[in-house]
Amino acid sequence: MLEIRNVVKTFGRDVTAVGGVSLSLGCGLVGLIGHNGAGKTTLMQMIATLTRPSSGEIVFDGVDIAKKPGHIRRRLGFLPQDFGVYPNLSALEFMQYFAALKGVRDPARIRQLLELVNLHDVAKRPASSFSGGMRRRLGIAQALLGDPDILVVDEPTAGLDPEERLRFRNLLADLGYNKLVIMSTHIVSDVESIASHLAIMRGGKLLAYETPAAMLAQARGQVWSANVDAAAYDELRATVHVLHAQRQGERVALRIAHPHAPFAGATAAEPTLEEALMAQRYAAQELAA
Ligand SMILES: Nc1ncnc2c1ncn2[C@@H]1O[C@H](COP(=O)(O)OP(=O)(O)OP(=O)(O)O)[C@@H](O)[C@H]1O
Repeated sequence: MLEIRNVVKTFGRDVTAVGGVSLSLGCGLVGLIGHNGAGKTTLMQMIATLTRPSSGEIVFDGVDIAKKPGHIRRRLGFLPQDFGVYPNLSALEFMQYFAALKGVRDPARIRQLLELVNLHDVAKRPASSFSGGMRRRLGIAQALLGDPDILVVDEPTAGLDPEERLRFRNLLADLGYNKLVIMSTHIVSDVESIASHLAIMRGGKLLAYETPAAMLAQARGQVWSANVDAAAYDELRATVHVLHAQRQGERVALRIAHPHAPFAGATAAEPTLEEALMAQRYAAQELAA
């Protein structure tokens, strides 16, 4: 559906926000993971045709979107990171406004979408009185107005409380069944249970594009657990990558990233996805050193 071919985006002479990313995406939810400044927003803005690649191309259903932006715009919904609501409009009026902008004439569609995001009961309340999660859900409803095939959401869970986070995650997971949903985050747990694929970005580069299961499989044998005394822990800290340390009186329970058993007494542990990504990152750093 969407082909990203060696896409580069530079700002001025010194900043390379995206440095040659290639990806081929179909239906499903893609979790775009990376720290601040990794290039996630810039990549998403290029997909949404808000900015153009400096080189490379993004092809949607066979059409280069830089040459014909209208082709993807008609079939893409976008929820930007800094999505704001108009203070004087109710959720319903807000949707009516966006429906008019997008040429969506069916009032039933607005009702349907407000129900989908569970805002139908508060549709007449001013959107400015909504919580962060409710605003974000209204943002998704507006992004879905044209019944898009691609939904791009930039850091939608930032600042949400755990319950809102969960509700939002489930909503996106459902949408990923028959659309391409690209969701950026720097929090792995936001996407680990719902993403069909994870795209890991760092410094404008794509480090990996895998299913969560494949990432976990690759990290097996690289994450270790151990229980050591406090003095040994102080020494170990300087020599191995400690992923997690929990003091238990005089002892410390550790999780360590290491390509093989770091010392006698360490046992191979089942990695979490977060640990898998950290182990992968340390391995890449060591290869580069
Ligand atoms: N308009 C711009 N002009 C100059 N530099 C920019 C511009 N937009 C982004 N950058 C730089 O490009 C790099 C990638 O930024 P981008 O916002 O794409 O990262 P990100 O992964 O989305 O980070 P965040 O999670 O903080 O939004 C950063 O170093 C950023 O400062």
